[in-house]
Amino acid sequence: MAGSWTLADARGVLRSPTAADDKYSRGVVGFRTGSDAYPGAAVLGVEAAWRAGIGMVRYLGPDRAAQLVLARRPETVTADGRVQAWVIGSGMVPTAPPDADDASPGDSGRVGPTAARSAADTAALRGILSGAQPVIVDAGALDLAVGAHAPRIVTPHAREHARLRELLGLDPASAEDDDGRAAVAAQTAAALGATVVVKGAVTIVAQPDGWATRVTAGTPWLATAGTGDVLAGALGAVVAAAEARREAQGEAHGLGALAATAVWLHGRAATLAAGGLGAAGGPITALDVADALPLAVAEAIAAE
Ligand SMILES: NC(=O)C1=CN([C@@H]2O[C@H](COP(=O)(O)OP(=O)(O)OC[C@H]3O[C@@H](n4cnc5c(N)ncnc54)[C@H](O)[C@@H]3O)[C@@H](O)[C@H]2O)[C@@H](O)CC1
Ligand SMILES: Nc1ncnc2c1ncn2[C@@H]1O[C@H](COP(=O)(O)OP(=O)(O)O)[C@@H](O)[C@H]1O
Repeated sequence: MAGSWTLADARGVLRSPTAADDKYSRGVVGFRTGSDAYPGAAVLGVEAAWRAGIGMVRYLGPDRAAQLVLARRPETVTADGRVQAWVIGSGMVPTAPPDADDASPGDSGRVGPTAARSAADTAALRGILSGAQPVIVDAGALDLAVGAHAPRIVTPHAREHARLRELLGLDPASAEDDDGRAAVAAQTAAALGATVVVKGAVTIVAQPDGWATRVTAGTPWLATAGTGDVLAGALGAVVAAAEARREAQGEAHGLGALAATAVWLHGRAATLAAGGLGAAGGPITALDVADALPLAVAEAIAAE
């Protein structure tokens, strides 16, 4: 496996805006995330995309989530339109169990229908996954990545990775060391035909062609709710910006390099946020990670 993704690697992917840029040339990222049960995931992803340095964010989701997104970020556009990359699935759950009622998730470990994807949600997500734009597929949309055709980056944590492998007919192989995890992730990527980001203390990024890298820029302080939703937003921003540059200038990067760069920014942002609290770091929230993304981006592009 390639070594760890570094600041120099991230620098090779990120670009400063120029005098020739406008909001569209810097990229537009679209979100179909959040649910009535998890509206916060929508806010976190959108916040991260803005803070990672994108030209425009479109949010299309449930009314309550949209209101919360606008309350946090009135810059966000809630009308449909052209995008260069999508983020889907954060804050959604694939389906409700047959006995689901209106109970909130967590009452008994069950998932109520307000968290579960509706038939209309599923149709909209399938439409996005049959398009040409790259799609970041998170949490409650991971099952739909199987058999889809859009260029995809899927973002499972360990348990979601095992479930994805089950859907692909692969054994639930688990590995302790990073080389083993990378080999398993590469197998998943090949079977899925998509780039796989397996989240954890060390995050593995694997492409279908066998290329893989690890990202160690984070901190254990990242183990807190919602940081995965922030990562999905950062991924959307990095991929949409790169796709806009590819359309305008023909400059192309593989989805693995783009994904590893976003994971690096996310980990570095967390390390900066936690490190600002003292030598041993200190507690951070998901929004703190999003808030520190501009510092991580600035650090990466400083020596362009
Ligand atoms: N503020 C919000 O709206 C938040 C919404 N979230 C959303 O909540 C939904 C469910 O997320 P989860 O999968 O975390 O569901 P749960 O927290 O319900 O966890 C489901 C199962 O996955 C396991 N699991 C959770 N995280 C893991 C990890 N990092 N590694 C290994 N196993 C892990 C748990 O032990 C549990 O057995 C997703 O749609 C997610 O986007 C979460 O991101 C938390 C914050
Ligand atoms: N011990 C850890 N050390 C470093 N990073 C971690 C650790 N645990 C989790 N993370 C990171 O935190 C994020 C958690 O994402 P996820 O599991 O999707 O949580 P959530 O669903 O609450 O957003 C991922 O980016 C993961 O790599």
